[in-house]
Amino acid sequence: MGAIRTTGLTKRYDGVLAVDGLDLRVERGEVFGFLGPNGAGKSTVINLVLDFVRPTAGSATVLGYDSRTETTAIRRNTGIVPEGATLYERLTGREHLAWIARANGVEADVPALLDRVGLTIDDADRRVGGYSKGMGRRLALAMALVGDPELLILDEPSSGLDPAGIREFREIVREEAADGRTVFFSSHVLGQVEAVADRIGILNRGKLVATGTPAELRGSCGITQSIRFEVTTVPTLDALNAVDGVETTSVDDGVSPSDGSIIEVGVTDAAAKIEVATWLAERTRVRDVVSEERSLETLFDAYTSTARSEQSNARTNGQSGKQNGTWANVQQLRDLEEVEA
Ligand SMILES: Nc1ncnc2c1ncn2[C@@H]1O[C@H](COP(=O)(O)OP(=O)(O)OP(=O)(O)O)[C@@H](O)[C@H]1O
Repeated sequence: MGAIRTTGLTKRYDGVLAVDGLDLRVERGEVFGFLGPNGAGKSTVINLVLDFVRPTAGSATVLGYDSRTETTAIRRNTGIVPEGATLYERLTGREHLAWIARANGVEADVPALLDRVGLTIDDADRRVGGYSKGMGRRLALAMALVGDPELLILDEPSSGLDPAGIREFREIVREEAADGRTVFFSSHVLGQVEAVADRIGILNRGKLVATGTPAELRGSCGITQSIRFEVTTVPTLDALNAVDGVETTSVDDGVSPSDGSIIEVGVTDAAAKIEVATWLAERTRVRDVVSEERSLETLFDAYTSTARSEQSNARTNGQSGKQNGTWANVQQLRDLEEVEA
């Protein structure tokens, strides 16, 4: 039984096919990065699996529970950080945690929760109106961790954070995953997903266009790595081209004989690296080796670039009726407003 399963999941908003027959499998214990450009349908998928919106077709399960009929069990075992989660300025961090604990009928070990997300007791007793963006994201995460959920679903968790904040958030995600939790998080920023995810799913126009580990996805780009050898003399490279996993070879001769030459070899298979290095070392003197990992950017662009401009046009043309901050979808919002009033 997986963490999240969707079968033919589809959502059509008048005129917009936000999610298109999605078959997604997220396994227990993994950090799954759900990547896609703005408007790809990531938030809609999250809203569908959590039953905040109803599908036009298809079905989903979370931790083996049916999204539509076993919502209570799902909410009990899932911590959620919605996109742009709204916090309540007049309440303290501690009051937010207490409210979530009460709503879920569980105890909240406030000091332990604060510790997990890097907030202090003093922070917890301040009103959230005085929090920085990063502190707000930490509190939202602490709220998601109340009740020790098995699964964390984070919608664009790093949005609005500076690079240090993004790094810290990533570490927190890693720690939670190391504790055995499944983490499913969406992002439109490749680097953030690649740095933390065990597996990545790329969503484009509501369809899953690629899934795999970062290494597998890089492999599907064609050339996975480019290795540059600085050599004194250049041997005939025909035999090197025949080595399994070698995709390209090229030579850049230095301006003078003392500069040596650069042989650049593109390999699709990591195992080929050693073979190439050994082959060259047997035939010439290798003075330096530089290996560059080809970024997943290439793959991401290939799958998503044509769609990006169309999607942003659709948005500026006012086709998006989307609400920001899906706390707005949660029944519990009403409870919180009552607390605030
Ligand atoms: N409530 C809604 N009513 C109408 N259209 C919607 C609604 N919610 C989403 N959409 C549309 O569905 C498509 C997918 O939107 P969604 O917010 O799921 O994408 P996303 O990948 O989460 O984007 P972002 O990264 O910008 O949050 C978009 O075209 C959006 O305009």
